[in-house]
Amino acid sequence: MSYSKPKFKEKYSNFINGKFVAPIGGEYFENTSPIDNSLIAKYPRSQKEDVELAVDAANAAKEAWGNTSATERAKLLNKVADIIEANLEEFALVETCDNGKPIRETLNADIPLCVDHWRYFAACIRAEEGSATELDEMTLSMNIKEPLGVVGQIIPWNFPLLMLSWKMPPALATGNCVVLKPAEQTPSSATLLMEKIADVFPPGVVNIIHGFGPEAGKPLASSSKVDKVAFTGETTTGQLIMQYASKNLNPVTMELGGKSPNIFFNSVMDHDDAFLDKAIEGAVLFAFNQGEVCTCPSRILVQEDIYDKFMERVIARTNGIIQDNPYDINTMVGAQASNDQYEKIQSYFKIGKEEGAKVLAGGEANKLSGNLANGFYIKPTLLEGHNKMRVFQEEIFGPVACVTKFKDEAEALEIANDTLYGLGAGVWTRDAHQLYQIPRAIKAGRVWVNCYHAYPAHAPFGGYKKSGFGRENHLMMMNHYRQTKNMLISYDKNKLGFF
Ligand SMILES: NC(=O)c1ccc[n+]([C@@H]2O[C@H](COP(=O)([O-])OP(=O)(O)OC[C@H]3O[C@@H](n4cnc5c(N)ncnc54)[C@H](O)[C@@H]3O)[C@@H](O)[C@H]2O)c1
Ligand SMILES: CC1=C(/C=C/C(C)=C/C=C/C(C)=C\C=O)C(C)(C)CCC1
Repeated sequence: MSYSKPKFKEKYSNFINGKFVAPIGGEYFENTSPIDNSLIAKYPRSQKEDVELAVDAANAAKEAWGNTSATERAKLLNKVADIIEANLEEFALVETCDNGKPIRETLNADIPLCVDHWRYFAACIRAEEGSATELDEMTLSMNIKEPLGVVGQIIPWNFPLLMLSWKMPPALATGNCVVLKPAEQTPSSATLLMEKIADVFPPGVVNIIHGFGPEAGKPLASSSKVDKVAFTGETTTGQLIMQYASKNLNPVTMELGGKSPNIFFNSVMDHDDAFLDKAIEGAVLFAFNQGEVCTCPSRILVQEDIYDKFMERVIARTNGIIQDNPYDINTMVGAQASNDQYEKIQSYFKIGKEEGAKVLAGGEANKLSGNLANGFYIKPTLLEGHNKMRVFQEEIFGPVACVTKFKDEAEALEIANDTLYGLGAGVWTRDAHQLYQIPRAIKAGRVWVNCYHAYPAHAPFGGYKKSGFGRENHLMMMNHYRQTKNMLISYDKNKLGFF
């Protein structure tokens, strides 16, 4: 079964104060589909004054929204979930067109996960309880969680609607108003969502500003009328955003890059069974979503005594991955999100070869036929080498895994932790000791054990080291969007203090 490119209008607007608003300067940029490099539509090239309009609208709405009941907020979040679910195929097609990832993934992972995140935070906010302590028989200390006010959110292009759905629901559930800037490469699904939910929230509660990082993202992160900045993207951009936000002493959360190790101990090959098949699938997950995943298992570490046999199967499986038209339901790997990515990945092939890395699979662009010849396809690639090489250390953000051997647990850990990043990691073993001790010793915010690439809403996700700080998902992240008011109440008619 195959789908085709969805229909778009010629141009779109920002969403500010409950309305679609043209950019004040009247400038637009052209957004193209990486599947065939065809034009999708024009989107606002917003500037500081557009951002200010959105931030002012959010400020005007924050008092009333912050005072709505948890029940009311939950009802509206659930309504958004219902709307996305009812239009799942349309959202999936738009996401595939904009990002280049296969429809198989957007239909089965991206969009269903979005629905679940909106529902999860609708439920969390109703299940919330505060705390009160009797400090002595006449004094009560009461902790009340209050919203921060207006939150600026800046997201990347690799999971456009899912990143929005990771960020917006907890901010809204906790009573904040939001101004969100999608990535300029993938503005379409956020716009479609605003079209579908335009009347759901009171005006000003949800605002979307399109445009480029330095022109629209910087004024948002720098605004003195914003109370918090939440960012997902590259580590170097995160460093800039922190500088902007620090001028206002604004809190930030940072979800940044990664170079995640995926470690295979020799016991995975003890039996030729379903578990071994699962481990092989776990090793080739580097290729899916075109490797444009922050947690992409981009370093494969294999114990030396199983290396040859294990890699023989991994290479065969990698060469069997179907890369074709992303609108075709059988396609497993689609197009890279942009020409910039396409070129960056190929430059790393050159770097890897110069460093002496051996190409075990792929290692080049994939020239597809017809319209797809204009798109940005890279063959799933395995590079063999050692952990000091740049291809092992730098985030390539493509369907590329760098493979190396280790002798024992100590060496596996040394290689795994020899990275600036600490976002994700995978550990594959049948050994009961290793499956606890190794993940405990890995310096990363999420370690998958005998699985990979699972993102349940109720498990906290985030980075160690240069992969960022703060967490996404899980009810604990609601605290990133609120502050604690302590009320210290004396019931004593005579005494001034309680000490
Ligand atoms: N840790 C996570 O949860 C997570 C999730 C997804 C992606 N990522 C990371 O995101 C990166 C890929 O995304 P990307 O290329 O879109 O990242 P990016 O940093 O280039 O852009 C992300 C967003 O920041 C904006 N931006 C760029 N420069 C800016 C500036 N000076 N001021 C304000 N905003 C600015 C962009 O317009 C975009 O909206 C990878 O490094 C990946 O690992 C991390
Ligand atoms: C990449 C594969 C899948 C999906 C992975 C997902 C949904 C990753 C999400 C990552 C996020 C939100 C953050 C970092 O970028 C499956 C599970 C659909 C299939 C295998 C490959």
